[in-house]
Amino acid sequence: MTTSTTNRSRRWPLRPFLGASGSLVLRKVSFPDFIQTIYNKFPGVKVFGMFETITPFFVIRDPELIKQIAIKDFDHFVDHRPTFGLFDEESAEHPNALFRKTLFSMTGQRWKEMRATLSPAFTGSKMRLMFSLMGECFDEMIDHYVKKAKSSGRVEVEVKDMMSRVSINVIASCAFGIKVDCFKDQDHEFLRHGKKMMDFARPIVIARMMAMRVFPKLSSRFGIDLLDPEQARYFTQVFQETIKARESHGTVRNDMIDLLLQARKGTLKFQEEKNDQEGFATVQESDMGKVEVMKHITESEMIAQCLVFFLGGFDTVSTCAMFMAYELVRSPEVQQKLYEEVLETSKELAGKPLSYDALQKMKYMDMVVSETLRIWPLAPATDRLCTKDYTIDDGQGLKFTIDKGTCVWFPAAGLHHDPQYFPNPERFDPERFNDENKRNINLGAYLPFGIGPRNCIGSRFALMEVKAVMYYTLLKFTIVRSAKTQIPMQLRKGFTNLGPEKGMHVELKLR
Ligand code: HEM
Repeated sequence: MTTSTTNRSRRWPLRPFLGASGSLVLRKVSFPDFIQTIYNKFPGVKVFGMFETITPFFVIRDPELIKQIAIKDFDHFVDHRPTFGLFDEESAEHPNALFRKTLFSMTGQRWKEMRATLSPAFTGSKMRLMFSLMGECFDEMIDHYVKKAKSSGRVEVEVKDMMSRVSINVIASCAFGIKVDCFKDQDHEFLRHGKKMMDFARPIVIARMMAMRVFPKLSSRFGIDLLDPEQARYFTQVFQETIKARESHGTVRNDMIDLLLQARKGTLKFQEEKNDQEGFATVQESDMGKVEVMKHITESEMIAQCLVFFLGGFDTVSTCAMFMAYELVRSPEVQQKLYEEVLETSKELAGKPLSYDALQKMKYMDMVVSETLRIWPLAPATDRLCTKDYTIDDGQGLKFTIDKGTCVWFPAAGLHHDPQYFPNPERFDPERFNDENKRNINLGAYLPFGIGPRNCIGSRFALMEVKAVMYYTLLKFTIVRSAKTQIPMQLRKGFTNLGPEKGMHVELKLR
């Protein structure tokens, strides 16, 4: 095995607490650039080791080894590392420790049961029901911008803001059955709290993440969490009121709250579904997520799951749609081809609203979204914590033990830009995902939604929303470069969620 030990020992005395990730912690580089840089430092190597702050970890560069660790030998790598806080007995009862109770932060058996409890809520048939709740939100968005563009035929927008607003409206409706209109109410409290929660670059959040990583036990005893206590209180109150109202009125809306309430009663069952038209990037539920469980979900656990759907449905989806808009501005020929598909679909619908099935049939849309997620993986690296000593063995002479407690990284941003797996990787080329080419993609090297039993539970929801928002936008507008569009886009630096430093400004031109 080759490791970066030499580099590490040279740097170690200079940055005793930062390790190899110093440039990231000091906000000199963006997270994807950092991952690509370390990945490219060791070409031809399958695994290398580094220090991130004071934590040693291994970066797995080889797609086959990634599959081995994340799928076949998952039992040794069930958990995430404690950066965002982990659920444990100490924090279980702490009212502020809300993020720690989300599926993302759960560990071991508790995670397995919660995953199996929740996964039936994310199948294609549940998405189809939920899709009907989204349409109104997209209509409102389009009306808003059509009005603004009326006088000059165009309107300048900051795409992340536009997509965040519609995503909040969608998630409020699909998840909680709450009517929110962030276009009318520009400073809606959902949006305000959501933006604050996702601002990981705030010094207080960085300090909390450091504390959770370096002093995991102590920080859980004090209920230190990714979220501010104020936000934990706000969302707890909103969700408690929604759940109570739903239970007392007995209304059924087929939204996420309904599904969670069914999961709590044990009446939600996983349904095996065969769908050949699912988006290429969709990740499948492993057998672990399909077992029937009768897990008791406490109220605070349920509120925490609502929260993770809120964050997943709001920030990731809007960021993905923003990157897609950016690529469409840079490649007008791709935008034109996609518009033709949108128009054709709209004609076939003959005045009926867009349906889940019509969306699934849009092949070119799927190719463009898949390529956007390749160029811009929203999680530039995903991690796993080794929970039982593990001997890594590639059968070709690479053999060593990863000790319990050590972390591994799957460097999606490095793999997605490696010419070995994606020739001419900086080129935005949706044809990589056409019927003929997509068969050749190594699934261990394409990780937009992660891999294995711990993959993203919301991939169907995310793809459905990104595609739908693009459908509605392109039907009415051409997305064009404005004087304020920054090309190439400069990403925010540091260990923060992905996004442009100065926003993504474009013009929407009425068709
Ligand atoms: C484009 C949008 C999205 C992207 C790119 C994305 C990506 C990811 C990735 C990379 C992971 C980690 C997977 C791993 O470690 O192997 C993850 C986990 C997760 N995502 Fe997403 N996600 C998106 C949208 C969503 C949405 C809409 C939801 C919920 C409605 C969601 C809920 C979750 C949850 C709960 C987990 C933790 C799963 C577990 O630990 O079992 N995500 N996501």
